Amino acid sequence: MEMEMRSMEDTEIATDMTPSLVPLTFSLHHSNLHTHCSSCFSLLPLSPIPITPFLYCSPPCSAAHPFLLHHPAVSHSSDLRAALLLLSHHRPSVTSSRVAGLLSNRHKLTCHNNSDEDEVSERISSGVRALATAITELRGELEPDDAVLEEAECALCAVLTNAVEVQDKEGRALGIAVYGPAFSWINHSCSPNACYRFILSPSSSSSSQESKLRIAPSSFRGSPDSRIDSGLCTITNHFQKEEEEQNQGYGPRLIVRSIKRIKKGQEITIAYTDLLQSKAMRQLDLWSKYRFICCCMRCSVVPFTYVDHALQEISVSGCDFTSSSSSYNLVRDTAERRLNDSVDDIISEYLMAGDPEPCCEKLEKILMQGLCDELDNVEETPHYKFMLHPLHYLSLNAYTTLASAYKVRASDILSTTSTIYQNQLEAFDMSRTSAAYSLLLATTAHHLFNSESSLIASLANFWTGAGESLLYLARSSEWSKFFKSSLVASSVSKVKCSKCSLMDTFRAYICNGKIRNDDFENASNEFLDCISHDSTQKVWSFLVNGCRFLRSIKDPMDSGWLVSTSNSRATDPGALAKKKSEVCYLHESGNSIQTCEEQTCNENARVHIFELGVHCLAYGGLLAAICYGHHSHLASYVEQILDDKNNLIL
Ligand SMILES: C[S@@+](CC[C@H](N)C(=O)[O-])C[C@H]1O[C@@H](n2cnc3c(N)ncnc32)[C@H](O)[C@@H]1O
Repeated sequence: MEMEMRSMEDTEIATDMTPSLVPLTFSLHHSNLHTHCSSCFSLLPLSPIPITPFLYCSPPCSAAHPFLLHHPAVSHSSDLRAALLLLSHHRPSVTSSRVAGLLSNRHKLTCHNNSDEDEVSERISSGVRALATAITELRGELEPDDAVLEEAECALCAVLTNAVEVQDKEGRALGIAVYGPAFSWINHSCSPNACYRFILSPSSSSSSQESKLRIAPSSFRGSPDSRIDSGLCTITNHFQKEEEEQNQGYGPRLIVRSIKRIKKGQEITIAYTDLLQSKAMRQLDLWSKYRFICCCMRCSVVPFTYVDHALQEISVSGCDFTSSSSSYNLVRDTAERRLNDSVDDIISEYLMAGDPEPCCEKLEKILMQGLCDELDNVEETPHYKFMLHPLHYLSLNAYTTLASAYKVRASDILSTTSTIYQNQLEAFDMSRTSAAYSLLLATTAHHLFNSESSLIASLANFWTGAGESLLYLARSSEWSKFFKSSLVASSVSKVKCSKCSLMDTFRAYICNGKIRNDDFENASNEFLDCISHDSTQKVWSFLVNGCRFLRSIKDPMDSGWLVSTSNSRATDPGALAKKKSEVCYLHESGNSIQTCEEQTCNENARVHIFELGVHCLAYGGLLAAICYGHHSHLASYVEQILDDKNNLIL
């Protein structure tokens, strides 16, 4: 029997669907054991409480956490430590497919048909052996017998199937946690209607403002298509009572929240994978971790949704394919693989070696020129050229990496030779290129969000990031040196816009915690209108001045350059191939915009960058409050920046 969760009532967007839930088991990643509390995952105070080998932030946390169960055989892995802790409360029945109500999925996870699956199942068997050794020794027995091995396998597979990665406020992975059925019975969708957030603090008491449980289980047999129960389970009351009792413990807590309007009885779904990947990548990820093929609406629709088409669109030029050409799919698949490997290699090399300059050069080269003549394993290959669409998921990854790499380059230059004029100028250029990439990421992702609203959580981060980079740039002390800026604080310290009510909507929401779908839509439309027709055009040519790739984009808010070649549902590969052979996306020389004379882009550019930054930040904050709550870290962080006059004085 498969379980799923449904809404018990009609629910608006941005509603907490559960109170804060306490995990059944959890464990920090090894690298965080010395910096974070092993019980609640909060950052450790200066004098933590040590109970070898773990550290705790407070006496209640050290008392609550039964980590006396530790064993060296499981010390290297958070999954194994979490499985050991799970076993201390719940002895699985080897005849059941569930542990503490949670699906173990062990038959699927340990079955293997190819080398990738071999690798997963080999990792599980070596984990099971280590876990069984720990269990046996902790119980004072000599050798793990078959029953212990089975117990270990059930527990480890239940952890792998149900664990979520716990992240801190900045999105860094801290460890893993497994929650009870109220969360773990929620299935995946690539167009989910809910998301979740964590609360990391030592307190175990729930606040009086917490939501009630608005979701209840429902069951079906076999595939989701063969539902036997269209209503909510009769076990609802019992389930609610059990959940309430269970939520008295410790550990990083979690709250589920709606990101769409949800009707009573509708299934609640969350994302188990990154929604900004192509369908093939999502399917691969879900299969390798959970062994299921996603059949959600977004994955099932034929032809692909606009978003899925755009996320994987590449152009193949220099050849004359016809719709019946069998070579087309082969060339396209190979090109996709090559582009994927190239971008992955460049980003991995940057992350390992930490040198941002070659990373910027190589990524921009791929974005501008694509890959040429690299299909050496395809026979009769003339001069092919493969270009990523600007909405391709690899392009989005490249913008993210480039925004960060240019920022690092700016701070590297300033940290070594900050007094030399030429270097200051160079650092300033890097900061504006970084801001331009952040803005590009937000506008391109927004284009996709218009067709797929579940991308809202990514969008919250992208707009906030763009706002931060633009404000950082506007506040840079280099302006006065290079552009003889004489701005006074009063000219820019007003964050309120006379043309849109975004700021009012954001502040009202932060204050009373209530927003209706219509208010959100109005705020979005006004924000886009305001920045499309005004700020972005005024600053873009200035921001992109130092970067050849960015200069080829006329206006990042103009969806004309973004629209995927499959504007409609006409995705016949042959027709598309023909069309594609003529498409070179945006990087034609005729597309280049007039570059901006730096001397003329002085004070006005600075004010416009400031105003655009404030808009992006407020919009990112609004989206964050919708996804994570009006008191969430990201929403409060944005509020703090907008409230702090010091941040707003240039
Ligand atoms: C965390 S559990 C979700 C609850 C689960 N349905 C149950 O019965 O307990 C994760 C497992 O649910 C199943 N699952 C989740 N989302 C699914 C989906 N969209 N399609 C098919 N199976 C899914 C997979 O077996 C996956 O390993």
